[in-house]
Amino acid sequence: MPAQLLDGNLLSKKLRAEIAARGAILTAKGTRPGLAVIVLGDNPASQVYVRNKVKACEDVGFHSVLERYSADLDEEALLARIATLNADPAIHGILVQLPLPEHIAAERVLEAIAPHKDVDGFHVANAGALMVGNPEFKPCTPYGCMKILESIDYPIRGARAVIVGASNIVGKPMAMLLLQAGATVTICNSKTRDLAHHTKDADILVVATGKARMVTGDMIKTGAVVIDVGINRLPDGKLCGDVDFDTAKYIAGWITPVPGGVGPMTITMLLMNTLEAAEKSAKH
Ligand SMILES: Nc1nc(=O)c2c([nH]1)NC[C@@H]1CN(c3ccc(C(=O)N[C@@H](CCC(=O)O)C(=O)O)cc3)C=[N+]21
Repeated sequence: MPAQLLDGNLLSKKLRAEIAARGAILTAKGTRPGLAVIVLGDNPASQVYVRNKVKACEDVGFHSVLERYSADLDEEALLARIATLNADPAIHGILVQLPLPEHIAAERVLEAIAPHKDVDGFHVANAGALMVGNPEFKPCTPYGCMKILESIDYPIRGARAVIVGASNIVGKPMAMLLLQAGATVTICNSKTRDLAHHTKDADILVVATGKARMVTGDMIKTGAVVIDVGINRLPDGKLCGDVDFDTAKYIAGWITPVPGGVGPMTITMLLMNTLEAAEKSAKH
């Protein structure tokens, strides 16, 4: 396999050790970083993810609270919980697990989180600040992808970066971070004509479409860095990415696996954002 594997578990381990050390210093000074995670309903995937987030907090010594509510919790009750957490000095980060049930206006909920506790980086104030270049928090998945590129000292300045997927939580913020790092950025979406023409031009290819194995080896430039954000569950229960790893690995120069690539980095950057939120609060 010519491509070098970009191991998100290994990089997470290193970063989480640094996060734990910085967290311990802060805790000793009287501010233990704290994250609140809210989840509605009993979607099994959401339950697994939120438990992983809380477990990750425990592993680095952070305080965490997991609040689980029934899927029919009304929006006003959820907003009231967020208001309480906004005012809670033991909580530095608030995460409301997405997707939310249909009867709840997700954007209203995300806008209710105090921007200085918005460790997901989903609040419009943080999205706007990211575009201007100084967000309070970078969204965790794109931030993790940048850390992956940093881990191999990839020369982003002047590189051609192509992002497949234009979501508010991955594609768009990913484009902003790469642009700020000096890449020439193309964002493709589900209507893009001749997708392969774009992807084959990419030195850095980030795929976040939610379509299992849609980017195949023949769509990749030889030697490219391929970052696969997708997490799809196959009928046999196994996970796979949005990139067809088995054909891509012979063409790419570097590639992230699924699982064990971007997923753990997303959680690591959530811890980083929570740490930074706590560090900022301790300065006031
Ligand atoms: N407000 C909010 N913030 C989020 O950050 C958020 C969210 N809602 N809703 C759902 C998605 C999904 N997400 C994942 C994070 C880590 C893994 C992860 O660690 N994956 C492991 C595998 C886990 C498994 O085995 O299922 C891996 O890729 O190696 C997966 C998915 C965060 N999300």
